Amino acid sequence: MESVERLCLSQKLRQVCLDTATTSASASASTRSAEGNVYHSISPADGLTAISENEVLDMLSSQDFFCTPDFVTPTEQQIVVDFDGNKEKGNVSPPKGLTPMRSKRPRPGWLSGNHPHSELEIYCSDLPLEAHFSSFSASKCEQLYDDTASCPSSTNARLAALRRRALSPPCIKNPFLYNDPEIGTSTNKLRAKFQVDPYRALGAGTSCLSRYREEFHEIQEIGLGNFSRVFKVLKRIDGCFYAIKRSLHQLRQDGQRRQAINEVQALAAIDSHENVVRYHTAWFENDYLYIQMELCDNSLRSWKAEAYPPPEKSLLGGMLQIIKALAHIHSHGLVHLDIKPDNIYVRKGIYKLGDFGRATRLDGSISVEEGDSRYMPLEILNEDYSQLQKADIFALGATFYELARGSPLTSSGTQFQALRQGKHALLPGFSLPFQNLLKGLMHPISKMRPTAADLLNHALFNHVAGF
Ligand SMILES: Nc1ncnc2c1ncn2[C@@H]1O[C@H](COP(=O)(O)OP(=O)(O)OP(=O)(O)O)[C@@H](O)[C@H]1O
Repeated sequence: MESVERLCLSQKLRQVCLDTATTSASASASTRSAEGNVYHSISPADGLTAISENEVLDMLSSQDFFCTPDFVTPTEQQIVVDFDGNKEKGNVSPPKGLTPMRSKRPRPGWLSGNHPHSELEIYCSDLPLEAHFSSFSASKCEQLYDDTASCPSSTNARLAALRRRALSPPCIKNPFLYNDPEIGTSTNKLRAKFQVDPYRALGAGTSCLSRYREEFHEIQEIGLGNFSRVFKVLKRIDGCFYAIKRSLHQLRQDGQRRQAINEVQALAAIDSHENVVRYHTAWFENDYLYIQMELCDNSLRSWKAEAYPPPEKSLLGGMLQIIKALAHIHSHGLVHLDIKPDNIYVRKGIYKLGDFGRATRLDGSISVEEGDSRYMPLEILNEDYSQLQKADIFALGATFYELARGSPLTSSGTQFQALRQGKHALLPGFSLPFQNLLKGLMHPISKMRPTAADLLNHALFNHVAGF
């Protein structure tokens, strides 16, 4: 009888994955015994009736269809087969001779093709469900579900991950977006893969345990920092691209989590601004922090490599936009403390300040974590935090000095010291007023540096586009 149940479950699975409405399987009812074990009753009398798509979705969402913790490794789990069609058999001892339900860990080599693996074991492998059917190759599955990094190691979590992989909803095309052919292509491709009405599937209530997988389709990794990976994703329900920043490591300790959500809290605290990367939402999942943000094209780090020397006017235009961002966040009583080319992004020609991981409050009520030392003024390195907003101004000057110079700043040595003593090498091809502006931004005495609000009225910016 065990093979009968295996066959039934297998058929249900085929129906979902391959969307074949004609094949069918008998429905199983499950009951829970006093000891907490789950028994499945199969009634041959149910016959091979077709299961509707909604039923299948419900079934896939239910604990009973997949391997639940108590279904996987029960101490004395038995299958109860009810030939009478009764569904209340939970307290009945299993008939003698029936094999206990096995733990559904895959055996070594079970997917080798030569191995006659059982259908039940299919559900509990580390691979997506589709991998087990001939119409889906392993590489196709990898394309669909390539987030193995977040796949947890414990059995229960692996099973949860398996369940969520089974029903990632499709992406809805946003009809309000007229001119982004890439979005159109992505949503159409996904729709073809799922072969179901995307609106219906979205509304099916999948109970997926991965919010990331349920709400987003991952396109590609677009950035790697010291603490995070950043992915370009397509949000399934609105059909728009976003950037999702995921912590590099699992954050299991309170302190780690507190530090990680610093960025989220800072971004959420400031009103949206054209020159600040827009924050949408954040959540923890499997101990990783996910932050959904506006997707930008690239950072100034890559821009610098592409075109040297940049025209002074472009640098001034970019600087002005970041000054506007700084004036905005400083007016909210926040400081960024990690301004550098890597953290200035460009989207459709608009410069945006991002990575608020080290943001803190101007009043010093939140502890200070210094940013990249190459862009930090001496007073911060000496732990004098009395003029934090001027640290941002120094970092702004150092960032644009580096961009104008075309070579990376160092974190020690004579050049590092000279810059903090106000001794700047000349920048060939750049006007004296521009070079003096940079010198003023990097003045060794913090009080002598202008504020962001002062800079907005600087004469050099009068002729910059967008001022
Ligand atoms: N919203 C975005 N749009 C496009 N690319 C982004 C976005 N956010 C981050 N990136 C890319 O991902 C990279 C890493 O992101 P980020 O600097 O925020 O990570 P981090 O781990 O906090 O970095 P750091 O090492 O500077 O602390 C960035 O340099 C940038 O190239």
